[in-house]
Amino acid sequence: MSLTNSQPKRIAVFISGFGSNLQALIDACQRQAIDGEIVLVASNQAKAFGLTRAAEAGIDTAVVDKSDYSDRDSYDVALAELIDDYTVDLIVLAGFMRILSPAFVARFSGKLLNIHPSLLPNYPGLHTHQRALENGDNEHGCSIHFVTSELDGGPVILQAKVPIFAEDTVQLVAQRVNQQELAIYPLVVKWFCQDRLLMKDGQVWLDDHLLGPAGYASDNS
Ligand SMILES: Nc1nc2c(c(=O)[nH]1)N[C@@H](CN(C=O)c1ccc(C(=O)N[C@@H](CCC(=O)O)C(=O)O)cc1)CN2
Ligand SMILES: NCC(=O)N[C@@H]1O[C@H](COP(=O)([O-])[O-])[C@@H](O)[C@H]1O
Repeated sequence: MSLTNSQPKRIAVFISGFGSNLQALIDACQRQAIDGEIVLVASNQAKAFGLTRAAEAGIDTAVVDKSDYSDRDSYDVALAELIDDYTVDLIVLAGFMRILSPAFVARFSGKLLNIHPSLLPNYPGLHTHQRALENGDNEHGCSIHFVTSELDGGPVILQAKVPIFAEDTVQLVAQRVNQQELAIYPLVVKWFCQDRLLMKDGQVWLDDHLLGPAGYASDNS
């Protein structure tokens, strides 16, 4: 049911693993906190537990296995055709561990979101918690951004901060960050489904507010 007089936004979620962020989005849609419907969950990993979460929620799933494609571009063409089949309004990357080609990003520009486990622009790429610990950082967090061809370089929408304590391990930091991820991703997806969120000329607008480089920073430390 739509909370507005418009049709709910049709959302595709790309995953590669456990799917805790996916589950938070499924739950938010089911309690109608988001005016959207997850119509497809796609993964590059057949064993991703997130696929089980989607199936249990009655959501269509698909596995796009890189071994079936000769290169990144042909893989992404298959991904795009899948998206087109579902007439998707928003693509949410939630632990999706593949770099998307410039052609794919251009085709879906402005309706591609990603959550990254660091306070961008710090630590783009992989192993962010380990890098923050090794650098002796006393704060860390997660960032939600529009996806561009620059890996984890897209304009930031919202960040959440967490403290790092002296005896922290990677696992403890990952858990602390993940708690914040599960809190903020549904909020950003809700904003998008309300047509309040826009990427224009590489900048992010929320309603008529131009967000700064760190997005709409929220201090959750
Ligand atoms: N064009 C873009 N693609 C993706 C972005 C992006 O900002 N622009 N964000 C990533 C998500 N991500 C971190 O948040 C990320 C995912 C994957 C990798 C990576 O190095 N992947 C390797 C394979 C790694 C593996 O299989 O374990 C690869 O694709 O060659 C880095 C960062 C999603 N895509
Ligand atoms: N570079 C992308 C990346 O590392 N994303 C991270 O993968 C995890 C997925 O967890 P989930 O499968 O439980 O949602 C999340 O912590 C997300 O920030």
